[in-house]
Amino acid sequence: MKQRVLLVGVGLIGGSVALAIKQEHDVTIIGQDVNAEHCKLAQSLNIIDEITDQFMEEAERADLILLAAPVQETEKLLTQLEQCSLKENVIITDVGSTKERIMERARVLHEKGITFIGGHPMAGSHKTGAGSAKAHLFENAFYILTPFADTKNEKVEQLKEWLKGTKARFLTMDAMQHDRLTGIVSHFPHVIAASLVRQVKQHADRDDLVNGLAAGGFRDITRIASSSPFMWRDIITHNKENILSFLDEWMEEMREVRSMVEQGNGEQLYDYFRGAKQFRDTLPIRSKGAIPSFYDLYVDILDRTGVVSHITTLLAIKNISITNIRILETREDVYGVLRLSFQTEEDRANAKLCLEQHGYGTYTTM
Ligand SMILES: NC(=O)C1=CN([C@@H]2O[C@H](COP(=O)(O)OP(=O)(O)OC[C@H]3O[C@@H](n4cnc5c(N)ncnc54)[C@H](O)[C@@H]3O)[C@@H](O)[C@H]2O)C=CC1
Ligand SMILES: O=C(O)C(=O)Cc1ccc(O)cc1
Repeated sequence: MKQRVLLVGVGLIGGSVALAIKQEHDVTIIGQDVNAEHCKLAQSLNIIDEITDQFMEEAERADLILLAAPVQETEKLLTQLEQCSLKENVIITDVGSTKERIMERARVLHEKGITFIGGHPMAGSHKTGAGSAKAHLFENAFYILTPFADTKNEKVEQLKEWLKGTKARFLTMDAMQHDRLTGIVSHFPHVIAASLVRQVKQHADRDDLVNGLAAGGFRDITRIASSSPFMWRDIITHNKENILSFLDEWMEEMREVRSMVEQGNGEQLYDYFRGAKQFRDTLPIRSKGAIPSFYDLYVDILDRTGVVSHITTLLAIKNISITNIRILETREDVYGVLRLSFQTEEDRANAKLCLEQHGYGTYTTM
């Protein structure tokens, strides 16, 4: 019998993950949504195979439960799941943009021995609905997983196997780090984008020319203000403490800018823009996600023949998975530098220890 995947919240992200799952697994996907029309559309697009309005009943038959509603709804769904007699080996995951509140709510299930692993594919768009879903939406994007500290690695690997068709780059971290990082690079910019648009609107109300002139750069930096207000209300509510702290930092920064402008200090203004440009120009271009790089470890290799396989074998024995491996540099053709990339800081630390115990020289920056 085919495995059953219950998708709750049949929208842009849920639909895209469902399509990616279908690419790699022969499964039955059952969709459930507060809006029945969303399920009908998704079924007509072959994103889901069946529709249900019996969330709890279907949850009890599911092998994988994917919660893809706005984050405050996801909390309610987790509470409902506490009442279900779920399959022993079911994996529950979500796609929500915040993780701390969701992991707190999922703790009851975790303590009952049910596997819940938080998930956040770090790509998307300002569009909503399954009509815009794409199997390749997350290709090469970061996909953050937030297991509980004592969740078995085997379960995390099972979830990655389910999600393999996303072709995303998985990163594991705890919920607190997740909310801080995504808060600064993704959530807070939405507040700023919305505020810029609202400020321009006030001017547009007074002068008809504003609308026509607000093109180009203004549209670029405010694209994300066209995202779903339901979704962003929930995200900002969940990530309240981080957002408050970023707002304080921002207001302080604006006070400094105000003073530079007031004083007409050209040199300071130049430095301000130059500093921003310098950092922005270093940001990765092709990566879809907002989180920087993997955890890299550099290893001196004395003799390339056989040494790479020796290193990978040592790490495989210790169950440390390498995300990427590359010989960066050969020095006088005698020794070189191998760059190993890991998905977590813990993997990098374990790899460093293991390789140093076997006599390799390692360092974390080049
Ligand atoms: N839009 C984006 O770019 C990204 C969004 N996310 C997260 O993905 C989740 C879904 O967002 P989207 O797919 O963009 O939104 P969407 O609006 O396209 O889809 C959400 C769906 O959930 C349904 N829904 C709402 N409450 C529900 C409930 N209680 N039970 C069942 N269905 C319910 C809605 O009717 C809708 O069909 C959110 O938690 C968001 O934070 C994550 C990464 C990127
Ligand atoms: O379209 C954009 O630039 C986004 O900001 C998409 C996005 C929205 C929410 C997330 O949690 C992750 C990515």
